[in-house]
Amino acid sequence: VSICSEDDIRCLESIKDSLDDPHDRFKSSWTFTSKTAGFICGFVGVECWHLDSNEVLNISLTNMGLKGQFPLGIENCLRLTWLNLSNNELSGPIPSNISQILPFGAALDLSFNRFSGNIPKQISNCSFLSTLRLDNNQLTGLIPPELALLNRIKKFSVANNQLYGPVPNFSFSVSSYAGNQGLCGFPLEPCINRPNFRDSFKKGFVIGYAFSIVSVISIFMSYCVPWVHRNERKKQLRPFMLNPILNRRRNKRKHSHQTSQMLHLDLLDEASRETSMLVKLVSRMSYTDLKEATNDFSADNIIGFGQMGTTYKATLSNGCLLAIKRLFDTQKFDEHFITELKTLGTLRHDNLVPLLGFCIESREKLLVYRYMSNGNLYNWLHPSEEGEAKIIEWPLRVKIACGIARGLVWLHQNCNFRVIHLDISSKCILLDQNFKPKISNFGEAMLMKSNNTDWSSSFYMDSEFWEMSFVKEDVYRFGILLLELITGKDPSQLTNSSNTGKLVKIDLSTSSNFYHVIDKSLIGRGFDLDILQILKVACNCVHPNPDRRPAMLEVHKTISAVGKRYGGLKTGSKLTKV
Ligand SMILES: Nc1ncnc2c1ncn2[C@@H]1O[C@H](COP(=O)(O)OP(=O)(O)OP(=O)(O)O)[C@@H](O)[C@H]1O
Repeated sequence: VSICSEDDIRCLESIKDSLDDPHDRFKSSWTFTSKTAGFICGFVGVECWHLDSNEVLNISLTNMGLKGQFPLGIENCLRLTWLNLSNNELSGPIPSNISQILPFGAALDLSFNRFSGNIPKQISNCSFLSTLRLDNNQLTGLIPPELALLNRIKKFSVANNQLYGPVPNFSFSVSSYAGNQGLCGFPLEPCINRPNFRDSFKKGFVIGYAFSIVSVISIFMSYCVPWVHRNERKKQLRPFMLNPILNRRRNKRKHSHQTSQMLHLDLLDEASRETSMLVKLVSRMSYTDLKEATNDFSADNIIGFGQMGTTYKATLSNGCLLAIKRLFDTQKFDEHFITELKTLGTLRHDNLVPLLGFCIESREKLLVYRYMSNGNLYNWLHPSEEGEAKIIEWPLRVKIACGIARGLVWLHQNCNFRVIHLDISSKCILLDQNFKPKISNFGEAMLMKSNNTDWSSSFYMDSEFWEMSFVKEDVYRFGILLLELITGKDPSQLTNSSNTGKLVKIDLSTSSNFYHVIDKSLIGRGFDLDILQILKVACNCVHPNPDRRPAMLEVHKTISAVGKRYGGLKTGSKLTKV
């Protein structure tokens, strides 16, 4: 029995001593006579880190009719992460040194008891807390504003107590605070004019918001109202603009190949021929090596599925990590494969995902990229419910936007060639280990070389037509991405014409709906004016008239000026777990 587990045993002994268990729901199972390895792991309500060691992970003594005070001996359960004493008849105060008692606590549930007194502000030092439930007790006084420092908090409730004053500055719904007569502040009624609201900082905060709301409304009025009709206009404009070029690409293939099988073989031939020009930049890799690096394309190594194929994580024998996109064996995607090779294969920039190699063997077509350990931006902005959500704070969002804009400026304005991506979205922005954004998915891209005819998919065309038809399409898509970063809304909500209309109408109808426009996690963190400035840029980018959209150079200049205010960002320093 290690020193650590002796502490844990002492912890459980003292809990047993300090609680009254009138219905014998747990006490009879907690016998300390034989102190063998893991003997406490069979106790009712106790979960261990490992079944053969006496180290307590979780304690859940809920709905047992327990009486007594908060069991202070819990302090000796040194690695306890989850404490649930809900639905009992426990009373007395929540200990003020709660952060010493539960230093690694991820969840504390004391709901439905009779705890009284104030909520200790030291709870804010329990920095791992993601769940804090103190609802349905007899707690009184102010909610300590320091609770807003709990930056991993995901579930929070103090409902049905006797609390008053401003609620902490974090985003939970009204139900978290319901049943307390005197609480105020977003999302409840504003605190202005309430006797308990004496904090002048908070007054300033509210006034600042009022100012921001007015500004947001004027910006939406002046920049975004035409955006409501944008999609209808885009539908009319886009075929006219894109078709001549796209049809040229398609017709060229159609006329030269009679059957689809021939098309397939020809494209692969073409790829083989033309990619031989790329071998200096992009290595041709052997199928056997890639198969080995992915453990025979094992399901365990799948990173995700796209429309074109499945992407695998691969580890080379030297430890180097790769992402391998294995395209579905369909002719439809051959063109995507070749375009990706021709564009991304020739391009090297800090904000583009490096395409390291490719493989064409028999019917297998594989594209090999450097592995981006933080996945795609979309998944960070819209985490799945089950997964652990993390918020990207505003300064990091600006840095990401700035990096993408920088990459697009380079693509649009490079002197040797001009590239348009045509498919910019948060899903194609990959994030490396330092959250540096890398543009990926060049399968729709077009490359124009002004005086070069070597490339069958590069074009020479009137530069104004190129600019208005294609470059400004990238600017539009970047604008949607900026709106996604600001609002946290899914791009489908931003580009669907009916929803877009709804969004703008809601924003203009009542000022309090300001909070629905800006991503909740960004509100009240001191960046309101910067958010407004970037919002203005976003609205310019999605202007229905392509002429009125700015060039990416201008967009990048504004965003980088905002980004400079935040200085250098260290890895992960601007992430908040929730
Ligand atoms: N280099 C990479 N490093 C890490 N993850 C990657 C890399 N390339 C792609 N991924 C991830 O693999 C998954 C599949 O990517 P893929 O590009 O095939 O699909 P997608 O981004 O959903 O686009 P589409 O459906 O338009 O093909 C995505 O989650 C993507 O973020």
